[in-house]
Amino acid sequence: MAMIRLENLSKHYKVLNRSEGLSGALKDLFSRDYRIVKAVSDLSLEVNAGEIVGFVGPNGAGKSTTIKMMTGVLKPTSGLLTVNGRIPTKNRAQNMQEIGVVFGQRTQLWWDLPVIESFKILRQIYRVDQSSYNENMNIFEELIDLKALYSTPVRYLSLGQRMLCDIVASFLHNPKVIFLDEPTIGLDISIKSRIREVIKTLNEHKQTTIILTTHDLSDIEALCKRIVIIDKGTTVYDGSIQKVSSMFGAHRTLKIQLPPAEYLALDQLATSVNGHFSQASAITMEQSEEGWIHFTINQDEVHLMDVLNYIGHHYPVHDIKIEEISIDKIVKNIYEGGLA
Ligand SMILES: Nc1ncnc2c1ncn2[C@@H]1O[C@H](COP(=O)(O)OP(=O)(O)OP(=O)(O)O)[C@@H](O)[C@H]1O
Repeated sequence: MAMIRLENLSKHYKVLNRSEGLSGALKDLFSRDYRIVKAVSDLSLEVNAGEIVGFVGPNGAGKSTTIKMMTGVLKPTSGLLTVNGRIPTKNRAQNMQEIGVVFGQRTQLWWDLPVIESFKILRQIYRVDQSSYNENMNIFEELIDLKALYSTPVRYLSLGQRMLCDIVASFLHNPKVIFLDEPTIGLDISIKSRIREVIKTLNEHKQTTIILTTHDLSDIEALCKRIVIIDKGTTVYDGSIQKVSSMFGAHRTLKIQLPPAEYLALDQLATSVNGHFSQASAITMEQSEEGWIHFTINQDEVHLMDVLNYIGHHYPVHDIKIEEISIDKIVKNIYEGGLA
């Protein structure tokens, strides 16, 4: 049985077209000038029990709206949605008992209380019986040495420690489904891998279905077999992460900042880079704000270091950053037939 089922699910927001100025604000009080924003359009998806699915898309793709519908916070405009066989908005109390939610940017723990007190409160809220509570606390203890953090108020935890506590806390009431939203955002690589390990172990141990939203593709590579990519409210890819990794795993984004005096030389830079490397199609260039230029480089064909050396040799580079390929770029490539 599918744990989560979406069939032609849509969510449209009605947004007032705002007028400018004070008179505009007054006019808006009586205005009926609305437009419809189709945040989610005819989205169909089935997730099986125990699966971890990476749910990604560019900004504004409709991820949060979909998650809000799955958690029962928002009512769909049309279509069918069930989580564990239930319509999330119909019985919200029961639904909340069966799901867990973790937001990388916020905590569900009590800021001023020692960690253990938050766990005790969650135990009361979700009415977890003493033996499951003890059993889970033992598992968590093994995974993250919780005892060392017991008496620390949440606000004194590092971001990584807090995230680990938030994640295990979301498993405390043995939910069937957990929604993880950017669980490794802002964390360094060593704590990221601990967090992934904890998620993986708990998923295997408890067979919890997990929907993972992240902008970090390596989170998905580490945790998911399946990735669902959405854009403009609908699915553009639903399949194996391996395929996505083999297509884009070698791509890197090289970001270069030139000093203001060089901003005008961008066209020249593009021509010069394309002219120098014979495999020019492996490099795409895009101008960003404040003199930053983004190169997406397929390292199977051109080494990033060669591009960097070449640019450094000819232009006064101010600053550089190297990142994985962005989800936006992957979506762009999909539209251009990249994953067909
Ligand atoms: N309450 C709202 N009222 C009107 N429009 C909304 C509302 N919430 C979201 N939208 C619009 O719906 C679309 C989808 O937004 P949503 O937040 O679901 O995307 P997202 O994929 O989660 O984006 P992000 O990664 O930036 O959080 C966007 O165009 C957004 O502006």
